[in-house]
Parts: sequence; structure tokens; C-alpha cells
Amino acid sequence: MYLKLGSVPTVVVSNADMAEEIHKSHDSVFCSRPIRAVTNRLSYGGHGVTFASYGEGWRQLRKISVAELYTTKRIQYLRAIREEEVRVLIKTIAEISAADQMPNVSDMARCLLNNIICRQAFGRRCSNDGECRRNKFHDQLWESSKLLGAFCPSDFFPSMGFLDRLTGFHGHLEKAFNFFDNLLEEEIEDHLKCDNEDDRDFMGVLLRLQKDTSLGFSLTENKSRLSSWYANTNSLRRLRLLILCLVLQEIFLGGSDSTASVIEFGMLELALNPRVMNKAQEESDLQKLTYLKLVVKEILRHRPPGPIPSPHESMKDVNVRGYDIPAKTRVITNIWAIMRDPQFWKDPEVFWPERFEDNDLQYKGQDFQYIPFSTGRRICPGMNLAVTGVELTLANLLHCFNWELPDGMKPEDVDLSETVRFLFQLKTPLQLKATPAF
Ligand code: HEM
Repeated sequence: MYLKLGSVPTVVVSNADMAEEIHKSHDSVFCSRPIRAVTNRLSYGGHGVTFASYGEGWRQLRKISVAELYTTKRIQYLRAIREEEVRVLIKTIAEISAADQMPNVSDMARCLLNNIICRQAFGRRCSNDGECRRNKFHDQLWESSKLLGAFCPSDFFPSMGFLDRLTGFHGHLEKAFNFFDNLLEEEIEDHLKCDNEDDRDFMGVLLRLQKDTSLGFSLTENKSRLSSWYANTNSLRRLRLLILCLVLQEIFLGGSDSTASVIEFGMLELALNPRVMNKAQEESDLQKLTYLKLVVKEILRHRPPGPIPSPHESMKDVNVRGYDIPAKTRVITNIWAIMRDPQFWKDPEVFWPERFEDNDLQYKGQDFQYIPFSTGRRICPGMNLAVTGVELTLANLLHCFNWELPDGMKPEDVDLSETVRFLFQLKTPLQLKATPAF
């Protein structure tokens, strides 16, 4: 579908055939990102991985982060952190249910992920010791996520940037992202003071890398733009640190709430489908978790946390199936519609993990009817980290507790409405009754 959103030409991709055409046959043309007010601020003028335009800087940084942060070896290495944090979550839920209260699954999933990501990134938790309850990151991440998905006038009328100031959008943006700037600066200072440049956490890896002059990526070209945000920043080393730490910021924004949403929606679907919950709880081979893996695949199909990922942009004029698409056309891929297309999916509205039993659909973006992590050069690099964390968490929640809707509540009474910001989240936080299983 071709649209003109404001003054911006836009193509919406909402079926698997077209996704293959755009993200496979013509991926080299469509793998860039448009410059938008919010992502420009977040990425200090188009740096980092997630919001950078396609080019040498993006290629290098993506290659480094995939090789250093998202490998199977590193996921294994971080396993102890995930397991410890899930234990804290289980202990907190046990305390809440012992006090005859109901855990707020939505808040707790976010808290769990904030702690896991914080420890993976900086080597420390963001909650009080020994508990998994709402913490200061919740509101900040929520605010940033809201801004990433919010209507911003200059995104549709790029020549009218002044509207962002008049509407107050610019001020909100500065306030929200100053939090991350300060957090990252503090963490860098702390790590440098401790001379913690080993590979225990992502920050340690990045500090090692930024010293490596053989990497050959130039982080200096946009120094003037960066300097306007960092008036005191004039040393090259510091600039390199800031850019590399953007990768950490992206891990927070990309990895925390998205993974937490899968847990939130997963528990919702299981509470609404006791047959599926019982079958997953009865699974005997806890090493393989064959059925739970199908459940996670179905959660990601039925309720993908990023239903409409950050847009791509074409880098030159191109002809796709007879249609001329000019350079700088924005491409929005509607993952949600693709994964509910009745042409590929039987009863797409029904939550039915068994649909994955007889096929070999994988997350890797090769099967264009199933792309919860997108596809092509921009495919989510954190998918294995995310899936491992979701499987571990759900397996423990189901193994340790029986879960039910609150007393007297029927499935049809549950508020299923979602807010779509940058990510899908439930409007009303999910509260469930948890009874210890032993
Ligand atoms: C279940 C959880 C997750 C889902 C469903 C998800 C999904 C996605 C999607 C749809 C994209 C957009 C790709 C595109 O533009 O075509 C993306 C990009 C990205 N994700 Fe994830 N993600 C998840 C977890 C994570 C985690 C845990 C991390 C890191 C720790 C992460 C890091 C990133 C990064 C850095 C990008 C930008 C890639 C680029 O532009 O080159 N994500 N993700």
C-alpha cells in the first residue's frame, strides 16, 4: 500500500510476499532508517545501531555488537544472571501470595527485565537487593517508549521542525533522554574509576573495544553535533565512549520492555487458556521444554511486542513489482498483520501453540509469514537473548505456581485492550492469582 503521510511518501508492507520482496530481494535498498526528531535525539544525530542510517558506521557497530554481545557464548556466560534474577522474582511472588495478595505480573516482568539488562549491561541491579518490584526505570522506560511511538509533527512535515518546540514535544524529548545520558555518563565514570575493563558486563566489553584502534571505525565525523549535547566533551576518547555506550542505551530500550511484554502477554494467554497452561505445566522434560517453546512461538505470533517496528527508508529509486518507489520513501512493515494473515494461518485469532508442531518455522526471518523479530539486514540481533530469557522465566513461573484469574473473574471480563506506543503493552496491568505448586 502506498500512502503520503504528511509530505512523506510511505509504503506499508502487510503480507509475506511483499515482505520478501522488500526485505530480501531489495533489502540493500530498503535497509536504511529515516531521520526522525525522536530517534535523532536518542541516537545523538544518527549514531548507534538501531536508528542509524545504513552506512559504514552502522555496519561496523552492528558487526561488533553481534560478535561481542549477542553470541551464543555470551548468552551462556550470562545465564547465571538470568537464573539468579528469576529466583528473586519467584521469591517475591511467593511473598506476595503468602500475604494473600495478587502479583502485578506486568510490573514484575518489567522489573525482572530491567534488572537482568542492568546487570548484563553495567554489572549491577536497579532494584533493592533481594526483591523484584517496581523501580525507577519503569517510568523512564515507559516515557521513552511513549515518545518513540508518539505523534511528532516534524516526522510528517520535515520542513516544519519548529512545530516540535511549539507543541512541547522537544521539551519532553530532552527531559526523557537526559535521564539516559546521565545514567550512561555515571556508569562510564564508575567503570573507569574501578578500571573494570574486563568482559564481565557489556560496559566492560565496550570499554575494551573503544581502546582498540585496529577496529578502524571513525566516530569523529559528527563531533560538532555531539558536542552541542555534550558541551564539555572534547576528548576523542570520551566521544568514542559515548557512541559505544549508545549501544547500551539501545539494549535497554530495545531489549527490556519488549521481552517483558512477551512475558506479560504470555501469562495473559495462559490464564485465558487453562488447557495450554496445564499442558505446559505437565511437560516432563525440563531440559527440552518442547511444548513451552511452541507456546513462546505462538505468543510472539499472536501478540508481537513490536507489531510495527521502527520504519526503514529506501536509499535510491527502485522498481518493485512494476511500481516505481522513489528514494527516501519510508517503509512500515506491519508484522502484526503478516502474522495474522488467514492466507497462511488457520484461525489466526485463536491462541493455539500446536500450530507450530508440524512445521519448522523459525525466528530467523527466513519464513516471511513469521517474522516477530523482523527480517533482512536489520533483523533484531537480540532475538536469542530474548527467547532464552522468556523461556526460562515462563518455565519457572509455571513450574512454581498455579495461575488463575482473580476470584470471580471470567475470561470475558479481562481487559484485553492494549496501548500501542513503540511497543504493545496491556492498558490495565495484569494481576493474577498465584498459588504455590508445592
Ligand atoms: C522478544 C523480544 C524482542 C522482540 C520481539 C524484538 C523485535 C525487534 C524488531 C521487530 C526489530 C526491528 C527490526 C527492523 O527494523 O527491521 C528489532 C530491532 C532491534 N532489536 Fe530487538 N526485539 C526483542 C528483544 C531485543 C533484545 C533483548 C535486544 C538486545 C539486548 C534487542 C536489540 C535490538 C536492536 C539493537 C535492534 C536494531 C537492529 C538494527 O537496526 O540494526 N532486541 N527488534
